[in-house]
Amino acid sequence: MLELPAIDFSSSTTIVAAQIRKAHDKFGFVRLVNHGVPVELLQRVLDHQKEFFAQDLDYKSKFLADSGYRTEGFNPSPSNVGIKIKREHLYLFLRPLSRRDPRKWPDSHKDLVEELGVCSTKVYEKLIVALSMALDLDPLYLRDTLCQGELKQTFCTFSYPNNEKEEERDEIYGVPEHTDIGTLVLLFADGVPSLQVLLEGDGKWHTVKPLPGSFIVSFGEIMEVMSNGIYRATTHRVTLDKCKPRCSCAITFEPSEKAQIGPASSLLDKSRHSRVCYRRFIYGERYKEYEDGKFLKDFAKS
Ligand SMILES: O=C(O)CCC(=O)C(=O)O
Ligand SMILES: [Fe+2]
Repeated sequence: MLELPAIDFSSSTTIVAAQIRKAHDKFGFVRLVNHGVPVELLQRVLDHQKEFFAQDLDYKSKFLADSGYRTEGFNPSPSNVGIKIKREHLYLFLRPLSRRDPRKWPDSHKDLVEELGVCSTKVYEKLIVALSMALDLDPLYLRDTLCQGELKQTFCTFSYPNNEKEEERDEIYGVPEHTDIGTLVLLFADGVPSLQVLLEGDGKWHTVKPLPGSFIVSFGEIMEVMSNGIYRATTHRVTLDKCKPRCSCAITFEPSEKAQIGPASSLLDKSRHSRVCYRRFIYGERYKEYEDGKFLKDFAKS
């Protein structure tokens, strides 16, 4: 199993930046430990999700999401898609508050998810500065370019069943292969090993070793573009464990719809590719196309 490089997030931002510089290239994902969000809060959030998903479908359907892509609320296992997917998920908009539909929030989630939202924003704020510093950019460059005064944050929790059938292992997924779209995702989960990353080095899928209480950082496509390919949006998927169901939570941070996305000009001769890999675009344009399944390389490669 793949042991992700762990970043001690209690260190100063400069030291965190140095750790990121060393670690991000290895597997794409990095792990944050000592991140300042109480581990007991993460555990409470996971326990709440398990209780929510264990309720009957009638109850969960009170919070049913409207049809469409990434709509707020409860989503039963999707049907009518090419790849078979088995999971339920609950998707809640944290920021800006104006996006939130309180009718889609189970009562038990209101205070707890709000608390998680506030604590995880502190992690984001330190991380986005460290990520700029690790690229030798102005420490506020990524934060200010992406945010435009409007931080978008969501909470998404997944409940995956187990699947005993060996013959279905390559047919049914919890989440099929994808890269994340936004700026970054903080993931936390119980101890069931089902998250896999595709490594560029050997072209194979590797299961990430779980470490409950830590966050996995998945860089979204937007970080790949802003860094001109230095940070990678890692291809990943979730399989179904043979014996155990799994519960995970993803806190996503996205740029403003208006944000101008493009490689930072000072990186153009420092990056892995030493040339501009991506054209400039407005985030809102990309969002629409991601929804339709268009790959970043077809959308924005220059
Ligand atoms: O459940 C997980 O560990 C990952 C979920 C995921 O890939 C996502 O939310 O984009
Ligand atoms: Fe993902």
